[in-house]
Amino acid sequence: MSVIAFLGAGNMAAAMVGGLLKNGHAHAALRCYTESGQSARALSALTGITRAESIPALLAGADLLVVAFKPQHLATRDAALVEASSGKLIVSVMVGKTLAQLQSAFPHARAWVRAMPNTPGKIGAGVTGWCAHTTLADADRALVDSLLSPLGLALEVTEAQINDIAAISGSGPAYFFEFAAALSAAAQQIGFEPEVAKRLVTQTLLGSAQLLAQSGAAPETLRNQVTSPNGTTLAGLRKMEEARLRETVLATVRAAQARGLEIARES
Ligand SMILES: NC(=O)C1=CN([C@@H]2O[C@H](COP(=O)(O)OP(=O)(O)OC[C@H]3O[C@@H](n4cnc5c(N)ncnc54)[C@H](O)[C@@H]3O)[C@@H](O)[C@H]2O)C=CC1
Ligand SMILES: O=C(O)[C@@H]1CCC=N1
Repeated sequence: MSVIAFLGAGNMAAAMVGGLLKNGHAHAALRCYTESGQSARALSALTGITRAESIPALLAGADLLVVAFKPQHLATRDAALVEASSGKLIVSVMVGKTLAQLQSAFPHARAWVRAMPNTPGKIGAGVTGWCAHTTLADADRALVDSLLSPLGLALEVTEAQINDIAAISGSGPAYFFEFAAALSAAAQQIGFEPEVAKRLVTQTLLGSAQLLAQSGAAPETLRNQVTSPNGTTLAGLRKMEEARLRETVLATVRAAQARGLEIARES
């Protein structure tokens, strides 16, 4: 069984470790490392995987290195990574950082992959876009698949699309959670207890997502099925139109896209 090493032990590393374990990957074949050791200790305690005490210990005998720290950490990475990652497959989930930047940071690796998952991957309901610097060997493709498919849908895309995927589905859960928080706050404003507001909003979001996925209908069609002529929904939707919701959403995506490109330029 391939030994998989995680550099970083936060949200995304925990999601991938959880998925691998659920799919039968052995605890002993998974390791994590962080600089301070704090979150690696917590992930190790939670999942039973090994916490490595150093970069060489993390990578000795490992086949795959998952780079799951923040893009800003790439500039201050441990110099030991150059030698320790020699011959390994690299999969980075860092937003913004390009395949060329990965090749320069891990110059002796055998292959480089850039992936963009999202947090619903924690429950196997995510979507991940990924690309490699070149066509992967079959064994490496299988290894990438074993890492990403437990998170949900995995799509191979071009590198040019990765930053756009980050702006849509990478950041997307935060957009929907912000909307859920706003609807929940409004429910409380009109008199619901917080717990009731949360249940109303959560079930509405879940049901709407399931209906969208299962019906195959366009969101506008499903919206229209809710919207009676001169009814309550129309009155509400008019406020969204007045507030230019669609322009705000487009500006949101463009800002995320631009920030991804900016991160690529930051050292
Ligand atoms: N959270 C999200 O929704 C998504 C995050 N990503 C990417 O995943 C990466 C990780 O994000 P999260 O897991 O959310 O962050 P996080 O803050 O939860 O975890 C970051 C981890 O990196 C560790 N770390 C910090 N400095 C380090 C160093 N020098 N060496 C080793 N480890 C170090 C921290 O201790 C922590 O365990 C980021 O690059 C982000 O762009 C990608 C898609 C979605
Ligand atoms: O906000 C971020 O930078 C990361 C990338 C996509 C989702 N979270």
